Amino acid sequence: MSAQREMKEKNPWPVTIIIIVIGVIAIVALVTVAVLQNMPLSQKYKYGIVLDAGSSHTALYIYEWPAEKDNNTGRVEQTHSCKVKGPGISSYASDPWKAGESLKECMKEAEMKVPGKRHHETPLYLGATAGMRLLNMENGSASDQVFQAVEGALQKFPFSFQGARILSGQEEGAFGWVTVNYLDDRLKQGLETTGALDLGGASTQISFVSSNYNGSESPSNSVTFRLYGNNYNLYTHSFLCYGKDQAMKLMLAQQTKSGPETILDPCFHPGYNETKSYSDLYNSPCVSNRKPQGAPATFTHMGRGNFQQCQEVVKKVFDFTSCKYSQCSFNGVFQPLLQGPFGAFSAYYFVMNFLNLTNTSIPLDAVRQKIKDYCATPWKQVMAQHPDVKVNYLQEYCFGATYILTLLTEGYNFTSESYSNIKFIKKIKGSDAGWTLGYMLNLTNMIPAEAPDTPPLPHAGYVSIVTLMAILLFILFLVSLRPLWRRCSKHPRII
Ligand SMILES: Nc1nc2c(ncn2[C@@H]2O[C@H](COP(=O)(O)OP(=O)(O)OP(=O)(O)O)[C@@H](O)[C@H]2O)c(=O)[nH]1
Repeated sequence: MSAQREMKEKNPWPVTIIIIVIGVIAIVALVTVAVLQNMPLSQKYKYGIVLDAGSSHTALYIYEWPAEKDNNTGRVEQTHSCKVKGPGISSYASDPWKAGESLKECMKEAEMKVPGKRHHETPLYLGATAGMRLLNMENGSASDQVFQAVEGALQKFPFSFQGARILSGQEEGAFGWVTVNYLDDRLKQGLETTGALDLGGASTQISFVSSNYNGSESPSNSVTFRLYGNNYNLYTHSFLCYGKDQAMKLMLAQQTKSGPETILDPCFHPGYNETKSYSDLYNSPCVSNRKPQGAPATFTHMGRGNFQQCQEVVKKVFDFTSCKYSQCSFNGVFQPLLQGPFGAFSAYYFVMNFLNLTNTSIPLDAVRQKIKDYCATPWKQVMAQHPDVKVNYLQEYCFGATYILTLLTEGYNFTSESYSNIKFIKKIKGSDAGWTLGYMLNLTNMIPAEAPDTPPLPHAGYVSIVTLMAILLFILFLVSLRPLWRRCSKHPRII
């Protein structure tokens, strides 16, 4: 037999198929790694709780932010709020344990709202404002006892309690400003900032950045910050006793100087008639030294409903006579030129919202006319028109609106033009305007001094590039196998 020719079919297809399969697996593996390695971690949240122990009431706020973004910005959101029943903690001076008790209901709500496994790491803060400032001035040991009771109650909850303290007026003003500008994303983006106007029950704050204020004139009004790589020189002032409730005491003290049995008050509606006690009126350090000698136990508080006359009485609670600086607001307090937009919250909002006056494009004269008409409305009619509004709030809107207008125009020097720069606000993007968020951001170091580094590419961009590169490499690899293709396209070789 002729030399047996060994027929061996050398078919290259299996090799090619193996190479393609390995290539595809490699690409899939590469892309999978790119996706998994750079995928944002599954969204875990962190929480923080702040109790705002104000003069008129206490409110609890829960904030939430993605766990891996502690150091980033614009991501902290208010997820829950709870209004504590009853008055502010400073009202429990004679029964301090009740101050602690009063917080329990809202704290239990917080226990339900914050996931159990996060309780222990959730910081809990209590900040007290003007009510406790006044109590502390008046009776330091009573104030200490209220804090002891409150701390005792808060420590019983599973959160990480970080203490209870009185905020200074300057802190209250500055943190309110931080909250407003943080929520508006103005800090991170280095935009022109918004001033903050806060009208509480016992104090009121004004805070804004003015280009003609560098802190050298009246340094006690200056707070400096470096946030996201920008320096801010903030002007802030807190007027103790000029919150809405204490200002009303000042206004009533004006009208009861001589200790009368009856007053006909222009800031209350015609037909309003209540018997009030002198000791209740003069029970705060804002007015206690003005109590008329030999006054009766009570006086009859009657309403007259006259806006102009009310404005005259209200003006008397401000002192415009002395100013040792280049310019002042009132009571000899320095204030630089007003600048930029302003957000006005707390009682500014409650009062102006009730009167449908939150739209500041309404000319000031029209605003005055509306308040004038409202004040002149008989008390019976007001009550009949608003059966659902708490009488305690309802009776004070005439005074409240007159006070707000006088404070803004005569006190802070807003004009008919600059009035329209004010926005009356309650919430910004779902979070309440107020000092609490700014306070927590500061204590948890959540606003960096320098702008945070941003990754050069977003996650999707990174994955797309890796996928594209892998596919290109694979095509290159296939092209380099061209000699093999040629052989594949010929007939099988017989060796
Ligand atoms: N109309 C109305 N008034 C309110 C409401 N809540 C609070 N107020 C009043 O608005 C004023 C300011 O309230 P807050 O902003 O809570 O002030 P606060 O924190 O108690 O007071 P400070 O300690 O001075 O900051 C007080 O006179 C309150 O009685 C509300 O829902 N409606």
